[in-house]
Amino acid sequence: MKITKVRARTFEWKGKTVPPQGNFCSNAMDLLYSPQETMKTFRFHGWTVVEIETDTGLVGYGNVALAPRIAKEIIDQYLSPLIMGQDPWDYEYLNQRMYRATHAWGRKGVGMAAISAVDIELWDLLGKSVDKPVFKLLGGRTKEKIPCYYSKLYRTDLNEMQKEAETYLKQGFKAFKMRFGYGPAHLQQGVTENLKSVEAVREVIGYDTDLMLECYMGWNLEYTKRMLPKLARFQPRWLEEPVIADDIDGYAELNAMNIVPISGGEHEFSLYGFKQLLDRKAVSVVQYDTNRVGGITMAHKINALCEAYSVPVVPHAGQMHNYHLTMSTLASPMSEYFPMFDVEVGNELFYYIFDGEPVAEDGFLQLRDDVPGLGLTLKTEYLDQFNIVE
Ligand SMILES: O=C(O)C(=O)C[C@@H](O)CO
Ligand SMILES: [Mg+2]
Repeated sequence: MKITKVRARTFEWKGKTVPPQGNFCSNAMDLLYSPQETMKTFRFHGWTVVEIETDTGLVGYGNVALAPRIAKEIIDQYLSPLIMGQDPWDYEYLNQRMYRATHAWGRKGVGMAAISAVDIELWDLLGKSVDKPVFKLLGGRTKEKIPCYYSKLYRTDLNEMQKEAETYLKQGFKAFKMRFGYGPAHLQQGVTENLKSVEAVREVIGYDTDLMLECYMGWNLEYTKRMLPKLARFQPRWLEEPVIADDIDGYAELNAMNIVPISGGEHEFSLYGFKQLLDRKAVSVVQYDTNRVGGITMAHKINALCEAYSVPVVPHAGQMHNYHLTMSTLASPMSEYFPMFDVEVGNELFYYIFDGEPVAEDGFLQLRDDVPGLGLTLKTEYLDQFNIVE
C-alpha cells in the first residue's frame, strides 16, 4: 500500500452557537489583568480533518483540533511531502520521520498536533486494510464495554447545574466532571463560590458516584494549596490541571500533598514529556489526547509507560482516536465523554463533523468488532454550516 494523496481541510463552524453562561470555566487567562478577554480564548470552533488516499483505493480520516488552520499549513507544507509515496504500515518510521524533521520547531504544541492528525489517519487506513477495528491492532478488547464519565457541568447557575447533573444521573452515568468558575482573582468570595458549586453537584449525585473537578489551568500553586484541604470532604476522584502545564514542579508539589489526586497531561505533547510527569510523580492520572501527543503510535507507547508506573490513563476528550486506545489497554479504566449539545465551547463539534462516534448508554460506550479502522465517516448533514478551508 502506498500513499498517493494527502488532503487537509479545516472545518470552521459558522452555525448557531450557545454563548457560555455565568463564570463558565476557569482558565489560564484568568490570572491576567484583563479578565474580559478570558472567555474569548476559550473556544474551539474549528477542526482540521486529514484524508489520505492510497493506491489500494482506501481512504482514512485523521483530525486535529488545536490551532486548526496552522495545523493544516504544517500538514500541507511539511508533513505531506514526508509521507507521500510511503507505506502506511511503516507507521513507526513515518512518525519518527515527521517528529524528527520538524523537531526544531514542532515537538510540542501545534506541530505535534499536526503530526498526530496524520498518524491517526494512518492507523485508520491500517485497520481498513485488514478489515479490523484499530483497537484490535493495539492489543484488542480488554473491556466488555468502556465506562465513561459525563463531562460538562460548566459553572453556571447552581440550580441549572443541579438539573443538568440530575438529568444525566438518570441516564445512568456513574461519574461526572464539573468545572470551577472562580480562581485567585475572585478572592475569598470565589473560594466560597467554588465550594458551593461542588456541594451543589454532590447534593444531587451523592457519594456513590465519582466526581472530578476541572480547573483548566485557571488556578495557581498558592490558591490550589489553600483549596485542596477544603475540597477533600467532597471526595473528588481528581483535581484536574490546577496550574499551567509547564509548571511540573507545581503539579509535583500538589500531588505530594496527597489530599486530592492531581490529574494532568491534556496539554503535554510527547513521550518524553509524560516520562517527566511520571518520574516527578506530578500526576496521579494521565490525560493525554491522542490528537496532540503524536497520534496512536505515540499514545500506545504512553499507555505502556503509564502501565509500568501504575498510573491510570483517562484520555482527554473521548472521541474515537482515544476510545480505541482505552479499549485496548488495562492502563486505562475509563473514558471522558462529551455529550452532543448545541455548539458551545466546541467540544461537541466532533459530532457535527463525523458520523460513527459511539453514544453512551447507561454510562458505558461500546466499540464494534465489525467496523474496520476508527469507524468514522464524514457527516454530510451539517456541511453547509461550516466554512471549509481547502
Ligand atoms: O474535557 C476537558 O478535560 C477539558 O479540559 C476540555 C475543556 O473544554 C475544558 O472544559
Ligand atoms: Mg481538562
